Amino acid sequence: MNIGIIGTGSLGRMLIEGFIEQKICQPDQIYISNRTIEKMQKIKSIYPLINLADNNKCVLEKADWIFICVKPLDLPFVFQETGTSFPDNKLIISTLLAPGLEYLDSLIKGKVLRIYPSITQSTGHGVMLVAFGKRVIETEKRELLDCFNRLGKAFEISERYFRIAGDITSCGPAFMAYMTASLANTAIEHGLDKSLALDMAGETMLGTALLLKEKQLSFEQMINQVATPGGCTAAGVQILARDLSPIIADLFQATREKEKEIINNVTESMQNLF
Ligand SMILES: NC(=O)C1=CN([C@@H]2O[C@H](COP(=O)(O)OP(=O)(O)OC[C@H]3O[C@@H](n4cnc5c(N)ncnc54)[C@H](OP(=O)(O)O)[C@@H]3O)[C@@H](O)[C@H]2O)C=CC1
Ligand SMILES: O=C(O)[C@@H]1CCC=N1
Repeated sequence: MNIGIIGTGSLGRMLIEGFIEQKICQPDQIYISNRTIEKMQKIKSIYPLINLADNNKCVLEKADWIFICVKPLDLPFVFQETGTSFPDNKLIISTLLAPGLEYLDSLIKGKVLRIYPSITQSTGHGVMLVAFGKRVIETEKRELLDCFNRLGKAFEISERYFRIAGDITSCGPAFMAYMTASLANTAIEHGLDKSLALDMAGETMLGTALLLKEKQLSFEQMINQVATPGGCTAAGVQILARDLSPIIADLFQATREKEKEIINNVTESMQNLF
């Protein structure tokens, strides 16, 4: 089976690394294309056997599973080039937050699904949300889910929940990194050396994740084990309990509004082209 990646930005690159590092396929089974050629050449310098396609159409011809990893407003240009009619043995896999499956299923003659991956999955950990279009059959679903589960955990859910779940899983790594960096930055303001603070923050984030995973601690157990009764962690947690909720509520609202804006813009630009 050959894998195609259209768009080798952050996410396309993560998928390439994940497929190769988790031994889902060999580099010579992957065909990639990107608007800016230099970006693909960098990937080829790491994986010399990977295939650089001359254009997106070549990826469609060579690959069986084709992951589209461009930004939503670039999608119309991809379909303008490749057309929207694909043979039944190809699976078109959109990583985009818009358009939705109903639109894709009506536009594309062929099999389509949506995934919402996480940048962390090149490590074999992280969450991929999955929703299948109506023409994907059961054996294909199983094969896809088996593959995605080797890149962390795949959750087949209604795409209606992609936004709120995605705030934890796909946007989450950025949000968690921001919050951890904020701890480090404040420590720097209080006089700790910058590289020490950042190193400490990263190591602590990794240790926290491993403890949750390997010892199966719940978040609550983790907090309770750290927060010695009457100690300083408990004092800090009280501040978070008092002040964090409205900030997180604003964050969910902001991602939802941005998603709506992107959906409207992409729908309009698709309608202008098709
Ligand atoms: N980053 C993430 O963690 C996640 C991203 N996604 C989704 O994945 C998609 C990609 O996101 P991300 O990787 O962050 O974005 P990037 O901007 O990093 O990557 C997009 C890539 O698409 C390329 N591209 C644009 N137009 C074309 C075209 N016509 N043909 C071929 N390649 C093209 C761009 O090329 P160029 O080098 O010229 O800019 C760029 O490398 C988005 O739709 C996003 O919503 C979903 C979940 C998580
Ligand atoms: O920021 C974005 O829009 C994409 C989707 C989730 C992560 N990156």
